[in-house]
Amino acid sequence: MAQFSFKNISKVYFGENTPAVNNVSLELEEGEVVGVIGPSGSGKSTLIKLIGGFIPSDEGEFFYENKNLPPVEDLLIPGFEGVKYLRQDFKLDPNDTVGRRLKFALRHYDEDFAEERYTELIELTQLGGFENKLCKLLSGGQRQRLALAVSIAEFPELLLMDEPFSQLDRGNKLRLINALRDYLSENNISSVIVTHHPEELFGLADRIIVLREGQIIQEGSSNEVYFNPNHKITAELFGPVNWFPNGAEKNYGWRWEDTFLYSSSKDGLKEATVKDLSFAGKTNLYTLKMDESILHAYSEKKFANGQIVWVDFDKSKKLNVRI
Ligand SMILES: Nc1ncnc2c1ncn2[C@@H]1O[C@H](COP(=O)(O)OP(=O)(O)OP(=O)(O)O)[C@@H](O)[C@H]1O
Repeated sequence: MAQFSFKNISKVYFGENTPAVNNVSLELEEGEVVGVIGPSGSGKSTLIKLIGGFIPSDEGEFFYENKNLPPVEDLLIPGFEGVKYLRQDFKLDPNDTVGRRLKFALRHYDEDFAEERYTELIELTQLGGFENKLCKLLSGGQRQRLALAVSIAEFPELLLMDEPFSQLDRGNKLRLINALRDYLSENNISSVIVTHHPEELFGLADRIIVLREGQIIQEGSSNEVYFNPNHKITAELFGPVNWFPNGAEKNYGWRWEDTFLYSSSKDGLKEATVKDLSFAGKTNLYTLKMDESILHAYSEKKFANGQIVWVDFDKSKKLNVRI
């Protein structure tokens, strides 16, 4: 039995003609983490607000363990009690300290348990050393980590996160994602996370749903949506692709990282000319002209501008999509 299920939800904002969310259904098993990704304006934030009961839907039904949840308008405080919503502009009292705010979130527990949780959460969100700092003096990333600690302090039944790591540097983000994944799974907390960054979903989500113009266009594991995107839009959400036409409504192609360059000719490979190169860390990013197409590829090899190279693609990673 699904823990939460949302059936045929739609939302048209006041004064708008097109729905921000259009007939979306979603089920969440207990402890499942679902990632929502999609182009800007595709309805991700609206969907998470509808799920959390923070805005009313025009249509749709909401179930918790098969029991119908009342419409948002009927609740004094919007939202279901066990739902925590972590959003980018999470409200923190500027004159509270980190420690006080977190202890306040733990006030319902007995002293020993609250202390244990406090230490655990400070460690998880790497806020040790900042406990006495005022919220107004925290950096964006520190605020975001405190907001996360507060959101999970009381073991929510459903944790909704909208771009929860947007202020964190990559190293901190990846460490936090790993720790959070273990935490959610150990405590069987269901979660929906909205983000523009696939690496955040790959690290956390059991299932990814792809939204476009308010509708789900694909749903699957990280592996499925990354390797078998059904639409050009889905493919490009996970990184750039070298595309080739395949009839009027289709493209085939390979991701930039599945495109390889050689300095000498090999059987069956096509020639291309290096048009530009830029530093990309471990590799260089090359821009190439092959026939009439412009391609891109990463390579650790050094090629010069104007040099002729030979291009190969990882055949097993070929993408076939609708456009
Ligand atoms: N309060 C509102 N009133 C009217 N239209 C809105 C409102 N909030 C969002 N929209 C519109 O609804 C659509 C979906 O917006 P939403 O914020 O859910 O998208 P998103 O996928 O989260 O976008 P982004 O990735 O840019 O944050 C957009 O066209 C947006 O302009």
